[in-house]
Amino acid sequence: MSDDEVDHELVALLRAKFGMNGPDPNAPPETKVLENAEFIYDNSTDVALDMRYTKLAAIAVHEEMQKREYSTKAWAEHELHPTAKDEATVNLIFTMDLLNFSFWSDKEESERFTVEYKDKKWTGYWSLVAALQRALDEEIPITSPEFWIDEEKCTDEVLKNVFRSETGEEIPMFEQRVQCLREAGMILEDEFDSSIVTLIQGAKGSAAGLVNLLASSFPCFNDAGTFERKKVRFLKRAQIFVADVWAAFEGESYGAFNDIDKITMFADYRVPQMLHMLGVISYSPPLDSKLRRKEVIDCGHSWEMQIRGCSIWAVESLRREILKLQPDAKVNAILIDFFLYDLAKEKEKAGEEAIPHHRTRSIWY
Ligand SMILES: Nc1nc2c(c(CN[C@H]3C=C[C@H](O)[C@@H]3O)cn2[C@@H]2O[C@H](COP(=O)(O)O)[C@@H](O)[C@H]2O)c(=O)[nH]1
Repeated sequence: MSDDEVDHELVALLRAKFGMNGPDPNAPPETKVLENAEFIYDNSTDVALDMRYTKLAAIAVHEEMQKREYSTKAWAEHELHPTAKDEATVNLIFTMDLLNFSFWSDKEESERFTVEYKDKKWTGYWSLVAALQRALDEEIPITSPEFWIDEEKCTDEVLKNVFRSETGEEIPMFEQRVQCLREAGMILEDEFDSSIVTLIQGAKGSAAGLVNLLASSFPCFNDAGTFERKKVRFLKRAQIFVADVWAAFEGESYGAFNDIDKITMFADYRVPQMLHMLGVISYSPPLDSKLRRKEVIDCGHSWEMQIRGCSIWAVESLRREILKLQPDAKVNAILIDFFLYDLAKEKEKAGEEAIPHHRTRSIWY
């Protein structure tokens, strides 16, 4: 028996006898987001899942995704998303997902923060992408980590101009966005040679590993809360960064991950609205009326935890129902989520009535 086997034998004995369950260094990385979401779902009293509507929604969503041949290709088909599969696209996606939060406004549509680009007016998430693309067209290196920490070149005034609005309302949380850029620029310089590609390579092809690396290296990606005295992780912008890279590169090159299906739905404020519209999730009377009164729900409030956690679990339930319909369906939480976000925007544009999304102001989503 070689020395190596004796060690394993001994370790197995100690583990069995003393319940030693120290982290197994060879275990694949896990984010714990889905596990935490199930815990929230199991203990939620103000948000519920309706399995009948979930089964009906699975049929409708699956059918529509098949009809549209919805795949990672849809990502680059959006007119503002980059199509080149190169490092510049990686840097743009990182910058986007560093700042991909809190665009909601209670101003009239004509008065809310709006970016004009390519002769169109963009609001919400698209206002961010438009502002970044416009800056690049104006020769401002807004996707370069070295630029973010260059006090001379990247002044607050330069950034104010990057995010200039066509209306009287400026981009929500401008100061926090500047802080995210500066902090990420310093961390990237200190730990990743100011290179986002180096950061991605640090995860060695694991999507969950990259999510955990972002959450542990950058405080502004460490999106977590407490529910029933238990720490719960959502990691929404860390996960959507991995998903955007995976989709933009169609699972190749920088977007090649061996565990991409470990990524969950991104707990934002738009997709829960779509899940409610489909009847998949429903709210208790006090929470329902709070939403319809468009009142702010504080960051970290139990209602916010329940909406975010149950939405993640709802998309997982949808995914499982779709696989029951078609076991070989090429579908994961990312594609279902992307589809539901796009569908929500289509329905919003068509003026279809929906329950107001929840109003929590934070840098997490
Ligand atoms: N769960 C989820 N949340 C998403 C997106 C996206 C955009 N993803 C693009 C990439 C691929 C897809 O096909 C989309 O074209 C933005 N958001 C979040 O929504 C909020 C903005 O909402 P509104 O103000 O209405 O634009 C804000 O929290 C933002 O972080 C998504 O896909 N999933």
